[in-house]
Order: sequence, then structure tokens, then C-alpha cells
Amino acid sequence: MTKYPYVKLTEEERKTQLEPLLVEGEETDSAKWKIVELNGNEAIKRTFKFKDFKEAFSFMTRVALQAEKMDHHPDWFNVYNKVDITLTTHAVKGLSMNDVKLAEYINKSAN
Ligand SMILES: C[C@H](O)[C@H](O)[C@H]1CNC2=NC(N)=NC(=O)C2=N1
Repeated sequence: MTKYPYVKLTEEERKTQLEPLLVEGEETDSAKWKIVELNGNEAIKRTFKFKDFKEAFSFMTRVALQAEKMDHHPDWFNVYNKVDITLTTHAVKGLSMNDVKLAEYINKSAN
């Protein structure tokens, strides 16, 4: 996976790359991210539920290694089998392609 520059998503990128990741009314398996605010900045958030702690933590390990590769790190919270993940780009005080690409990786990685 290539490294993306820390620049805010353009209108075009929001339409073609971000929107397909978002919840629209009813929940589907591949589209469950929601736009939220984190410390006053735009972010996307999704909650994952696993069978048990071991499943949740091995998922977190996969995401952690990818985050390190991309130099782009999630804000997250885990209790037992539940993992809440919020993505935003501190450097631009909002959303960048790093959030989109990490969210896509996370979606794949949760299955
Ligand atoms: C020095 C280092 O490249 C920066 O601090 C990186 C690290 N990880 C990061 N993660 C996130 N989510 N946003 C950033 O702006 C960011 N910046």
C-alpha cells in the first residue's frame, strides 16, 4: 500500500472514495462508517464485534501493523470482543486519503 500525503480529501475524493464507505440508512456489511467529530475535527467511526477477546485482539494486531506501515494511526477503544475505531488525520485537522485507505483495510481485515 502506498503512502498518501497528508492533505484533506477533495470534493471529488469525498464522492468517489469516502461515500462508498459510509452508512446510508440501513446497515450493510461493507458500509458502516459514520462521520463523527473528534476533538473538533471531522472523523469516521465504526464499531466491530468479534466472537471473543482473542479474535478482537488479533484483528487489532493486523490493523496496528498496517497503521505502522502507513504511518497513520487509529484512535481506538477495546472492551473484550468490541473494538471502536475512529479515523482522522491530525496533520490536516480532518479526513485524508489515509483515513479512506486505512478504513478499507480495516473492513477487509474484520472478516
Ligand atoms: C511524525 C508522524 O509521521 C506523524 O505524527 C503521523 C503519525 N500518525 C498519524 N496518524 C494520524 N491519524 N494522523 C496524523 O496526522 C499522523 N501523523
